Amino acid sequence: YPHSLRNIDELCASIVRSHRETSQYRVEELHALRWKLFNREEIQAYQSKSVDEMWQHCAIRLTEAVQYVVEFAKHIPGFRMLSQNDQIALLKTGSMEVVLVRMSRLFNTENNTVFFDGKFAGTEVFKSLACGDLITAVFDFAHGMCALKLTEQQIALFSALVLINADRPCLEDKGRVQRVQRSVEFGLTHILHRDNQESLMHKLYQRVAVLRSLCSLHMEKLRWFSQRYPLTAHSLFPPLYKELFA
Ligand SMILES: COc1ccc2c(n1)CCN(C(C)=O)[C@H]2C(=O)Nc1ccc(OCc2ccccc2OC)cc1
Repeated sequence: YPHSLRNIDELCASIVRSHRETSQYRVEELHALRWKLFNREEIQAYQSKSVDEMWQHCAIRLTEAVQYVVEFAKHIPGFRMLSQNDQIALLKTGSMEVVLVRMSRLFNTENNTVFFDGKFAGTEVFKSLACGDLITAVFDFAHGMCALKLTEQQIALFSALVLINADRPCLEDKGRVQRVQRSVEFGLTHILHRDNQESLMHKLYQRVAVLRSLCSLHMEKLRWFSQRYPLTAHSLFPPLYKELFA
């Protein structure tokens, strides 16, 4: 339990503040955009990209989202007390999971579209990725998250819990990560109790299981892509994307 925080309210407040300060887009901003869709020509342009062009295009955009998650992690009380290697290990496996949790805030369930390149895109926009099952899984997960109608505070604590996971592979000091994880779990339980929504806890843990399989699908597709297009994957992807996912 990080000694620097006097109580659980302070822990929650600092995680919520960090989430707010590292959310690239405010929910209100995107709400205004949620019916700004791509027209036929724009969709045609994405669909006529080659597989490697579209993968590179998406990797560059997703890396923007990942950078904000790295900033978020750094402000989670106790994260910076962990060793550099453990911080990297947690980000390596957790950052895409947090991006996907946050992506649900930029998802419009009424028209099944997600924020992409300044507008809201349906699954057909990503056709040239040749990863229909990954995209379907990403959209289904976003639907599932939206169905829980989480508040920004609940998303902040849930994101921190997804990231601070002592069961991640190759941690140097599992015990220390466990202590930070326990304080974040305590924080999430605390705000769910305060919001009178304890029933959400087991639903959130079910979402974590779906998130795990979705991220391993992403890694599987990325491995397939890297073998088929080694040049793009090794020299044209953003360094952070390669560092964390390849
Ligand atoms: C925090 O939440 C968000 C959500 C969305 C965005 C952002 N932040 C900021 C950056 N951003 C911009 C600039 O468009 C948005 C974005 O990247 N959108 C987007 C990118 C790729 C998509 O599917 C392809 C795909 C999905 C999963 C894994 C691999 C994939 O392809 C290889 C779908 C949507």
